[in-house]
This record gives sequence, C-alpha cells and structure tokens, in this order.
Amino acid sequence: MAVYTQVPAESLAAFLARYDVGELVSAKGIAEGVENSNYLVDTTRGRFILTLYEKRVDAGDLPYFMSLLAHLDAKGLPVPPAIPDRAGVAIQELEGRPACLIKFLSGVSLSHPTPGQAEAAARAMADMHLAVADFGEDRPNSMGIESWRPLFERCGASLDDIAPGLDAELGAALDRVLAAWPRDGFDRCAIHADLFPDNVLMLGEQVTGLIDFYFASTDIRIYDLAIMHSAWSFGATGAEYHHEIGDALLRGYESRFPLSDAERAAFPLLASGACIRFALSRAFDWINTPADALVTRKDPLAYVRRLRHYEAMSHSA
Ligand SMILES: Nc1ncnc2c1ncn2[C@@H]1O[C@H](COP(=O)(O)OP(=O)(O)O)[C@@H](O)[C@H]1O
Ligand SMILES: N[C@@H](CCOP(=O)(O)O)C(=O)O
Repeated sequence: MAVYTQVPAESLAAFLARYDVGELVSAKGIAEGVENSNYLVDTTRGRFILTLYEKRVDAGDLPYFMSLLAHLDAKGLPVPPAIPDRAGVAIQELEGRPACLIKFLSGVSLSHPTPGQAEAAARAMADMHLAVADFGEDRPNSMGIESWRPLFERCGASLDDIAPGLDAELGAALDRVLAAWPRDGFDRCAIHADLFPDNVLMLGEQVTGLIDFYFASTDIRIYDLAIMHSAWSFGATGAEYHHEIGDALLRGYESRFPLSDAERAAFPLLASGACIRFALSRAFDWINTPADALVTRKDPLAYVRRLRHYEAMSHSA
C-alpha cells in the first residue's frame, strides 16, 4: 500500500487545471512503494504520476531532488522529471501535502532480474554518475555513515527482540566499518542511494526508468554501486549470493566507468556499510511499525545475512 493521502476527484481536477496536460480522465492509487502517496493519472492528453510527499520526505529537499531529475532528464537519462505548471512551478501543494506531477515512464520493475538486466541497470547507474559531473548542487546524505550510530542507538536493545544477538552483531560490525570507512580519496558525486530492483523500470534488457530519487545525496560514488550490489545480488532472504548477478553489475558499471584498484579493494567494506544502513533502517521500522499496519515491514535480517557475506569477503581480502 502506498496511498496515505486520498485526493478527491474535484480537487485533482482543479489541480490539473493549473497545467497544460488536458483534462482528468481517471486516477488510480498505486499500491507499490512505501514512502509517498502515488497515483496513476490519465488525462485527455496522456498519462502522468502524481506524487504526494508524506512524512519521510522533507519538503525542503524537494528542490534538490527535482533539480537533479531535471539535470539528468536534460542529459537524456531515463528519469522522471517533475512537470511545471503554466506558471513554471513544479513543486506544488495538494491536500495539505507537497505534491508534484511527474512524467510517466513505461516499463516494469523486476523481482528476479537476469544477468543481462543487471548489467544494463548498472550501466545506467554509471551513465547517471557520468551525467552529474557538472551538477553543481549538494545534499548531505541523511542516511549516510554519520546517521548509522545514532540510528543503531535509537533501535537499542529492541534489536534483540528481532533476533537474539542482533544488537551485539550489528554493534560490532558498525565499529569495524566506521573505523575503516574511507574519509577521503574517493570520488564523490550525486548518488541515487536506493537503486534497488524496484526502483529500476525495464522492458526486456532496456532500462526505461530510474525512479525514486528521494534518498539522492552527495556521497562516495562507488558506495552507490555497493548499495546496488547488495540489493540485487542475493535471494530474498539474503542468504544466497547470486554471483552471476553480482559479476554482471560490476561488468555493466565498468563498461562505462572502470573501478580504480583502491575502489575495488574498498568495495566489500562499502557494501558492508550499505548492509548496515539498510539493516538499521529496516530494524528501526520493524520496531516502530505495528505488525498489523497497512505498510508491509521489510525484513532487517535479510540485510544482516548480506552483511555476513561482505564481512567474510573483507576478511579473506
Ligand atoms: N515516473 C514513473 N513512471 C511510472 N511508474 C512510476 C513512476 N514513479 C513511480 N512509479 C510507480 O509507482 C511505484 C512506487 O513509486 P516509488 O517512487 O518507488 O514510491 P515510494 O517512494 O513510495 O517508495 C513504483 O514501483 C512504480 O510502479
Ligand atoms: N529500498 C529500501 C526501502 C526504501 O523504500 P523505497 O520503496 O523508497 O525504495 C529497503 O528495501 O529497505
């Protein structure tokens, strides 16, 4: 479920009247997604996505996200920019929420990507990193390394309610990863920071959409690839590593943007950091979301198992 805010038809029709997009034909809430309310809107002139930003997206960050999307769209990347109304305004308010009308992109997100699809998606990430070389704006990563210790402490002893020993295991991994994290010497740029399979739209092996830029921020470029690697290369429980997908991701990325020796050496560490980040955000949501809430809680342990894989790789390296 991801329709937290209901938009009455009259209010949507009045909203659309500000734009040059024709008249409202239909609007359906989109079930996928967890952060925002999304509607699929058809008008007499085409199809659009309407997003109402809920509590997790800070309205103050929207200008950065929209500016990044406009930059990537202008460079020909398959991203969904916000559409400006007749007055040139893209970030609006609807039903008391910040809202944007967004370009609809075709394609489907994949549950079980093939190596060819993984390779194409990682190539698209590298294209995105190349395209932001002249993007001048900056946003600190609100889910970056500085946030992990405070988030871990907010989860506290409740971690052991998820699985006995989780508090100690994540605490020890956090100490190791924070101590070894590269503070400088690596390329930094605007990264997506959440390029999971559900945030890539594809038709066959063609990438038709990179979506959901609401964690985008300035961080280590290869950390973005490490996040993608940890999200794509494992079975749903995180126990099984699919090396053919992991290899395809690196191949696709490197076909555009080869890794340096230092980046290659740091990759397991950066991927361990990615696992800690998603294990902690999922654990926090697990602890703070009632089991009967409409939103499906994502399993933190699926990231703890991935973490063990990268930690073992770090040790053997
Ligand atoms: N621009 C778009 N074009 C087509 N479908 C989209 C677009 N943006 C979002 N969607 C659809 O809406 C779903 C939820 O969007 P997403 O941005 O991932 O939501 P959330 O931020 O709530 O997680 C996606 O899985 C996709 O099906
Ligand atoms: N990808 C994250 C959660 C963020 O949700 P999204 O729907 O905005 O991608 C995870 O799987 O933990």
